[in-house]
Amino acid sequence: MTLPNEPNLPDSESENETADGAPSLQPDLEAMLAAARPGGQPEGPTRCGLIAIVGRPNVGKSTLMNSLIGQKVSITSRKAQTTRHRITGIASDGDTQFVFVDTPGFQTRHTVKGTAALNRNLNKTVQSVLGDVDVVLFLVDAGRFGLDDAKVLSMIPKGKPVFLIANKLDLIHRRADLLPWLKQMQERHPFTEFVPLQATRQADTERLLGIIRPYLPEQPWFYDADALTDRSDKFLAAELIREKLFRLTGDELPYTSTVQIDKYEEVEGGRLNRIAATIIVERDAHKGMVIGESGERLKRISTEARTEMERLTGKKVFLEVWVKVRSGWADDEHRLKSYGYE
Ligand SMILES: Nc1nc2c(ncn2[C@@H]2O[C@H](COP(=O)(O)OP(=O)(O)OP(=O)(O)O)[C@@H](O)[C@H]2O)c(=O)[nH]1
Repeated sequence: MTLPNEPNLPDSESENETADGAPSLQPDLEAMLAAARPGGQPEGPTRCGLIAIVGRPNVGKSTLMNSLIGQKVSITSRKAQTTRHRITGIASDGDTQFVFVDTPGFQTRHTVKGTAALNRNLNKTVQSVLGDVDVVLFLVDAGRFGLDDAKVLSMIPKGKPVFLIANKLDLIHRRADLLPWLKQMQERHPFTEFVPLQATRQADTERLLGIIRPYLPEQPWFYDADALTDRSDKFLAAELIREKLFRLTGDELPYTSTVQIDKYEEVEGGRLNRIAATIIVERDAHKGMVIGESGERLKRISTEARTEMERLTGKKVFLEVWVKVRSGWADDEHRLKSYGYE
């Protein structure tokens, strides 16, 4: 294994920091004005996706989350909830909406001690939540990797983009000291990106959002930039399809399968929603599983999802659902690049 060409090290200048060295979370005016516009969705193509922050207690998850969303105004929708996920924060920046979801078992200050917290049920919940997200941020203290970190890492489903976030970089005196550790970490897990940072430093979290951005799918935003805590109909549509998908395929389908909304249009004066969605699976065999014999299963997934959408929104829904196989690791140019195989 080789180290990535450029482990995403932060710049050393300290703009965005206040005189006492604390980060300035002063939101920039433009983002504030954009968020204040009705609807607030940008023109043109947009990206939107789910991100989970995981790590052992006290590693800085809440600090990072607050820093990621605090600077962006938008929504800190602590109350927002979807059928499956609790949204802990949303950052809308430029064309991209970053939706952070809670991962039970990781976000609480008081995790149950001992093995109970790591029992099979919890593992399953964690796997299911993490299976739906587009990016997992795995937080550790820079230069450290203990048994507690290893336990968390082992719960992350395979095949997800996992970023290694080496936090508390300010406590490391010489950055060069981190290189042997980074190398060991890469041998432990095929991390997609390495991001050493200081969670309290705004320049670092800005940079992190920029690194996450290309991993989020091109699709409409789930939430309007000015919405506060509402569930979004688009997100709900994706969740409903996902729910039917997993219910009707049983345990056969891996949690890495996801649903993406390609189009969500209100037509006929708002009486009809025209929705196009893609179920993304890892392998051809999974595609067959979702489609079923002569397309019966896919038909059922989409009919049941459509009926429920109509019931929930009180509108007629025209729903098209496609199934696509995600290109494998070897085809993924960006990933190969990040491993230094250019
Ligand atoms: N020096 C330094 N301290 C940090 C940094 N990020 C977080 N901390 C501190 O680490 C401690 C734990 O941070 P939290 O954000 O509460 O950690 P957590 O992972 O959410 O903790 P749990 O809720 O217990 O899971 C706090 O005292 C933070 O101030 C950092 O970049 N540098």
